[in-house]
Amino acid sequence: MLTVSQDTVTIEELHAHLNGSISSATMQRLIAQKPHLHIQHSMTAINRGQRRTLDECFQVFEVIHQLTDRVEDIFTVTTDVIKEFASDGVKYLELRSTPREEKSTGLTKRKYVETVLEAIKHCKQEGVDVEVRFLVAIDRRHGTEVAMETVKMAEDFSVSSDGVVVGLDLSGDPTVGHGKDLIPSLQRARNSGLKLALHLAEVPSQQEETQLLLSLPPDRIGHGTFLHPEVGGSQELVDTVMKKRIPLELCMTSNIKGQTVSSYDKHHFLYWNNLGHPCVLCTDDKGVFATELSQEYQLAATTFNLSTAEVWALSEQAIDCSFAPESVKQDLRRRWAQLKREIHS
Ligand SMILES: CC(C)=CCNc1ncnc2c1ncn2[C@@H]1O[C@H](COP(=O)(O)O)[C@@H](O)[C@H]1O
Ligand SMILES: [Zn+2]
Repeated sequence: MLTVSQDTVTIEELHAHLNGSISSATMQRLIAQKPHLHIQHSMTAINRGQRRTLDECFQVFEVIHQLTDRVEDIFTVTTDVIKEFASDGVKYLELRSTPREEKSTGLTKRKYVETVLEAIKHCKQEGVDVEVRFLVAIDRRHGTEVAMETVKMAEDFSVSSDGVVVGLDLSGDPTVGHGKDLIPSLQRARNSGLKLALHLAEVPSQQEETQLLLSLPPDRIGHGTFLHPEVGGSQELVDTVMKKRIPLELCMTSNIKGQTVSSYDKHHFLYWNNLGHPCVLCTDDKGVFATELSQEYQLAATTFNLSTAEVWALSEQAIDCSFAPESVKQDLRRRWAQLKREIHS
């Protein structure tokens, strides 16, 4: 079996929340800069063998947000996260983040996005070997008005960012709010050509909301843990996802540590991959869940006994699922083939 390590198959990361992806090295620096907050590193990450309830996981983000409340923090974490993914072998990264306003530091939502975009540009100018795109995130807890405001902002940036802003993410505590309130904003985003990556069926018993959001349809699904009948979803949901061939972004460590999946071997990767449905392995929050993309590929390979060819096929398929323009996809396919030749020669 293939040993997944640096510069191998981990060429595409499509599901990474900026503030959840901050490494422990960067986090230690942020903590040291703000001693008055009395934050310890154990409050911002869930380490090996530890598990938390979904609620506790979301509290972790609140702690992290206190550490990233200034323009310079957003710039630092964005550049660090990009460089870390690049050194794990990632050649194409779709980052997502929720624009935040911080009255105490003067940070505005627009400035937030501008800073992320500046950091992306800075990495490119420095020659960091990874193409980066950005999804503006809607936090479902913030309701209809904020969602619409976020879509309008994403529309503006998709025009002014030279193609870096490619779409929207819907995330936030899945137990709060209802997808139906967000349909008009998401519909508008679609009509203006923005791509949609939606967290869907991340927790049980959301069939009605899931069916509604699927009717948009989204361009990719985050998690989709409870879509299939065996876990309380339905065949109808599975059929819709398959018919529309909507790729799933799967984050194994995140689901185990957040306890929505009971053990690695029960992860829904198995169900969907057996159906031949496009599945993309992702990290979700590599900082919070103490993982890396290469580790996620290794986990899938060992848990499901995947052959080397199967692992390569997974990373090749991820290229098709990205929101990059065709020219970028072509380039990635060429690099994928080159890496494969180098590694197996
Ligand atoms: C709790 C848990 C198991 C997390 C993994 N699953 C997730 N589900 C929904 N939203 C998420 C998840 N992980 C991160 N986020 C979103 O991403 C935010 C952090 O990144 P950012 O501030 O948008 O840059 C969180 O506040 C939350 O809105
Ligand atoms: Zn996520």
